Amino acid sequence: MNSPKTNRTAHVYKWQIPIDVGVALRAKRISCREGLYIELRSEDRCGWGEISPLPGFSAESLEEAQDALLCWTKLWLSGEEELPKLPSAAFGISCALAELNGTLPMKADYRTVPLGGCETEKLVDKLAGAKGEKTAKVKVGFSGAANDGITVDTVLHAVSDVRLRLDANRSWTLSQALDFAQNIRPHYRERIAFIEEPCQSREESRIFARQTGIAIAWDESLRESDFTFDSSDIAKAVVIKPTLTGSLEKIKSQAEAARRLGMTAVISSSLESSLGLTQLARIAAWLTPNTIPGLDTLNLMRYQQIRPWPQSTLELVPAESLQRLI
Ligand SMILES: O=C(O)CCC(=O)C1=CC=C[C@@H](O)[C@@H]1C(=O)O
Ligand SMILES: [Mg+2]
Repeated sequence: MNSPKTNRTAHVYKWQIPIDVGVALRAKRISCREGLYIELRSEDRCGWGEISPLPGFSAESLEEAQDALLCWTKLWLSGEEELPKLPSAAFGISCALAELNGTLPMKADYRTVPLGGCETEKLVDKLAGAKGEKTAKVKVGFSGAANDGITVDTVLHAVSDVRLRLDANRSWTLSQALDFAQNIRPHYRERIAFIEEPCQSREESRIFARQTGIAIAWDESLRESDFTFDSSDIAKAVVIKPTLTGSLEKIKSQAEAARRLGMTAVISSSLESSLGLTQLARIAAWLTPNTIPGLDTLNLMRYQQIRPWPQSTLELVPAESLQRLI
């Protein structure tokens, strides 16, 4: 059901949250996460969305997203609906519209895959003590490919029921990626659920997967204009980052394309605030119900905003404390 074109009101908020990105971001060291919220009201219904382009990953700047958002808001107030093109704006606005129209289900998947760096002792301690399904995401590509391979092998050996998602963010040449694999005993490799983007090019990553038997996943590739879902692709998974992708409709069509090909689709954070993260947990429960999403980024932030993540002890800042642009 679409909201009526009359009796519409809208607010736009601008915010900043201090953040310690740790290993989560590679080249871009930001100390403050910035973004916008849109709040739409029509009759007695309300919808919120987060628009927070991620520096170093989003093509658009916050200023560009803000211009697009303010322009769209004016049009919506006069009865228009068409979404802007910029991915972060299209995503946040489509979430707000979906909440307003009751089409974003409330059920959420608040499980997360703990995210960390490639440090053997820390990882083994954390995983050995974990209860239930033991999956962790480890960023590799910081300390030499062979070293990373040794660490991954040690963790897989020490914690016999762990499954790892790895992420190299295209930091290796094919030869470095093969050095990494060389240090992981072949019978442990099947417990690597996937490694995201091991090599600088997709073709090299495919060769890596064929030669090593290690599953690969597309993350950055998914957002490149020449990417297509292809049944002959060796990749086992795709990582969908909604803030970098666009509207809910586009996210849904990517998740469906992956499912049709038997690929795992993982909904993943672009370091959104708690408001955006809780919506991603709902999107994951809705579109990728059998896969734990990659949303372990809230604790990088100093506080939460507007909506809390269950069990988080971080302070919650209400909407009234934020800067309102309109
Ligand atoms: O996917 C996850 O489990 C958590 C989010 C995450 O790993 C990332 C978020 C944003 C930027 C990145 O460096 C990184 C990634 O590349 O996937
Ligand atoms: Mg990635």
